[in-house]
Amino acid sequence: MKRLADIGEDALIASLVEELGASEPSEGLVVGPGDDCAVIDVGDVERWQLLKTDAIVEGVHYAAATSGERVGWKAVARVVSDFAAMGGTPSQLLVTIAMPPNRELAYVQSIYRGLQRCARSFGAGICGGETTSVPDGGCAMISIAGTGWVQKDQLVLRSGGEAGDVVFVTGRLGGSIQGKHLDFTPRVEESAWLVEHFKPRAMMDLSDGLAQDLPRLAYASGLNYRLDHEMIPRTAGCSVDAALQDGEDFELLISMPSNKIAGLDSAWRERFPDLDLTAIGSLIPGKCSPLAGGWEHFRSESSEEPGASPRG
Ligand SMILES: Nc1ncnc2c1ncn2[C@@H]1O[C@H](COP(=O)(O)OP(=O)(O)O)[C@@H](O)[C@H]1O
Ligand SMILES: Cc1ncc(C[n+]2csc(CCOP(=O)(O)OP(=O)(O)O)c2C)c(N)n1
Ligand SMILES: [Mg+2]
Repeated sequence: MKRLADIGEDALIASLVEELGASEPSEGLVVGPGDDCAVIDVGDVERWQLLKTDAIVEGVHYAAATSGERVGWKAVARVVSDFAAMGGTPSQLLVTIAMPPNRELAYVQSIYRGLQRCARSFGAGICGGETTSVPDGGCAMISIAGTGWVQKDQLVLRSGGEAGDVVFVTGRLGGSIQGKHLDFTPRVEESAWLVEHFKPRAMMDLSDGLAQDLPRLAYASGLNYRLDHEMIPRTAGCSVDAALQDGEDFELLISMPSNKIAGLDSAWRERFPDLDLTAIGSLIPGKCSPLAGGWEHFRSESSEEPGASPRG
């Protein structure tokens, strides 16, 4: 009998989403599973609504000894990063916490301080949630569901890339486990500036490592990619492999038409002097090739080739 570790996360989601595909499309659905957020037409003339849900689990996404404030920040920042990846901003958030009964009250309260600090920083509000338990000895879990907005003419999907586009990445990659995975700043301002001034064709945030996420963007766009490994901007002390595979960079991966990037470099440096924007390759015609490594929930070392079916 097949288990999740045999097929990995991508194949699991693909099989679940295939089942969904058989049902009637719901009213107002513009973009369903496969992108950083779902996109909904709620009748607003200028904007689409964005929907996202995302969970973090003790022992998987953060060590049990991590301060509650940092855990809370991370839980909200991950969702905010997904809104930014669509060219949008967060609005209302719902918080689900599942805690073992022996957890200290003060710890859970400190998670809430972190949640709120991050939500406020990005103009989002916490409008409710759900509180439940896991058995004593079980792992805590925090899940954030949220709504956001994007101007219709500023929506950027993973699937919009075209052959010849130049692929850029913000910031530096690798080594997030040293602390950045808890304290990162979602690239909301950068995304807003890009969609206003340079209109990316495709965009996503990097959570599972460039090795997983670049093939996903290319695959969603029906293309292959060329990657210049030497150009990948690395966190100090990180190897190219670490930059490709560590994951949780929460930077933006962007494809831009090559004839629209004149002036991007200097305008970016003027607007964001402390953050790199680096061209690392391009989108090219052809069948998307997987890259080895990166993060996949469930996948065991012994299972089939990593990244063999980039989901889109
Ligand atoms: N259990 C699920 N049922 C339906 N869709 C899912 C499920 N899990 C993930 N997805 C969809 O698959 C895509 C990839 O998920 P995920 O890797 O969590 O996205 P991200 O890296 O942007 O957080 C998303 O569009 C998400 O909505
Ligand atoms: C204790 C601990 N172990 C390992 C990691 C590294 N890690 C955990 S999940 C993950 C990938 C991103 O998580 P995922 O749930 O796949 O994010 P999504 O793609 O859904 O945004 C990484 C690199 C960590 N942050 N903490
Ligand atoms: Mg996920």
